[in-house]
Amino acid sequence: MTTPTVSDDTTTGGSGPAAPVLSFDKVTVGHFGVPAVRELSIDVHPGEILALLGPNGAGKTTTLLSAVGALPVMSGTITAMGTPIDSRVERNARRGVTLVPDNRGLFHRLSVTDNLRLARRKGGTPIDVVYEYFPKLQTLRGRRCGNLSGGEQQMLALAKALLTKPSVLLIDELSMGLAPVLVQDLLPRLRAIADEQNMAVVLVEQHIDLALGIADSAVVLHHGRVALAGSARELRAGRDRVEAAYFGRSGGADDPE
Ligand SMILES: Nc1ncnc2c1ncn2[C@@H]1O[C@H](COP(=O)(O)OP(=O)(O)OP(=O)(O)O)[C@@H](O)[C@H]1O
Repeated sequence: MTTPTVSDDTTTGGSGPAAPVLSFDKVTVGHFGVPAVRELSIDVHPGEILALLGPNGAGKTTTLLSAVGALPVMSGTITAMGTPIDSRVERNARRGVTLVPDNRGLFHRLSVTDNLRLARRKGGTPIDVVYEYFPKLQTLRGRRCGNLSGGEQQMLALAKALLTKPSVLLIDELSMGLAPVLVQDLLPRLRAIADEQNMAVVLVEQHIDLALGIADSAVVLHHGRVALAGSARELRAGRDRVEAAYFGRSGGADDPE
């Protein structure tokens, strides 16, 4: 199979001519010696949001974990800002590759402010700026994180990640457990922040239409392989092909046509 190239969508932040901030070059990665993602090649540019889609078990989380160095690649190369990813997650985070995990990674006994204080980094984004992105969090700043709603916790997880001023933000299922109306509110904010900070985002998301609505580009994984890739605009226009790729039917990159 030839790995498809993700083309640019010039209607949004777009990738332009800038060098990619995150590159996967023929990456095979998995668990305990069993590949879960095979020969994956993707580039993500400053300010670009790439939606990483696919059914359960397709390899989306595995891809994100390898991008932060939490899972060693079996073959191929991952580079961030032109340098190979380190196997030390903390070091990659300092270089600007930050993961918002699907469990949100929050301290439930601590207040909103204390969660944010712990995530602060020298040279990072000030807490006040993050409060401007999410004013609701400021009103909740003294509240224990464990007493926040799911949507508020997700805002806090995003806010925490933004404090590190990431060049590449990897988000695993922002909408997990959230009402669609909350996702509809959060995703455009993410788009605005990516534009403002020229931050690249890899967004793993089950709400396909909402993700394609804010993304520049998209990749559909199926059984660890790229089944379809293209600009978000192309995929929005070819929604039937997205579904076919998602469910492993013909019409994706594996389709001889
Ligand atoms: N810790 C692990 N040990 C062994 N196999 C794993 C482990 N984590 C994931 N896998 C396997 O790797 C494959 C890809 O899993 P992954 O979690 O990356 O998929 P996903 O696309 O993120 O799925 P979901 O949408 O359900 O979160 C699956 O077959 C899964 O069973």
